[in-house]
Amino acid sequence: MFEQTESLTAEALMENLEENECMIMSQQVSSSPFLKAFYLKMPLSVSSPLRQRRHTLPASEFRNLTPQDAISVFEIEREAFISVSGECPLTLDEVLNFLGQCPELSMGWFEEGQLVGFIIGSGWDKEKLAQEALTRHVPNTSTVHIHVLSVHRHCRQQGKGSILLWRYLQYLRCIPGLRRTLLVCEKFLMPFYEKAGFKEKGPSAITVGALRFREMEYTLAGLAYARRKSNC
Ligand SMILES: CC(=O)SCCNC(=O)CCNC(=O)[C@H](O)C(C)(C)COP(=O)(O)OP(=O)(O)OC[C@H]1O[C@@H](n2cnc3c(N)ncnc32)[C@H](O)[C@@H]1OP(=O)(O)O
Repeated sequence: MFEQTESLTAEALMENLEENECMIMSQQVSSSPFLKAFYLKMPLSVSSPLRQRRHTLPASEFRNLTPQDAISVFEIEREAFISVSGECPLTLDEVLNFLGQCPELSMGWFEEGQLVGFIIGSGWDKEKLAQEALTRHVPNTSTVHIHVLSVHRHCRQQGKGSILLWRYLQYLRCIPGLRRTLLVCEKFLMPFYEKAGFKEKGPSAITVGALRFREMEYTLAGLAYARRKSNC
């Protein structure tokens, strides 16, 4: 899985990005060794040539991201954050880094092969998030730090962010040893995360430029009943 990763550099990816942004939205779907892809709805099974073509890509698929997805991820992230605040949670190098180190803590939502939303997480080992958590993956810990959740601008306010987050949390519950997830967000996004079951932990020590954040926590453990009821 990672053989190709070594040849990918942020510089090469940026060149591709600038040369042909359309490429971002036409990537192929591949399966991941970590998260078995699952589909919201089956492709149409009607026999017109146009419809037959649709069989080649799943209508809707959730899967772990790979370093090959980094450019699609970064394009969504760049639009979502840089244009708004001038700051991005993860640089392209950091996206590549986390998708190389802990792809099993990421999830992408693809519709007919196009990335419409994603979450990137990594491991963390302290009670609260600290500045170094922004760039560090601590393996084999019980806490997942959600670095970024973002939905393509054309797909926002349709419930996709909430669904993706819910799927991700369900998926994390099925990974043995994980107990909680932490994230930081600006105050105006707290209701979004509270609706998903996160609780506020107070102001975060993390700052990015002039931006200040609240820390939010979601407990994964202690849900044995839910786990028994699910397909974990
Ligand atoms: C850890 C982090 O990554 S924090 C940063 C989160 N990501 C971003 O800010 C990137 C840009 N924004 C996005 O990608 C999306 O708007 C997301 C991920 C925040 C939400 O995804 P969506 O698919 O738009 O959300 P969804 O349709 O499921 O839910 C909408 C709810 O989100 C909340 N919400 C979404 N964007 C905003 C916003 N800019 N300001 C305030 N509330 C917002 C509202 O509570 C809204 O609730 P409502 O329907 O009652 O109005």
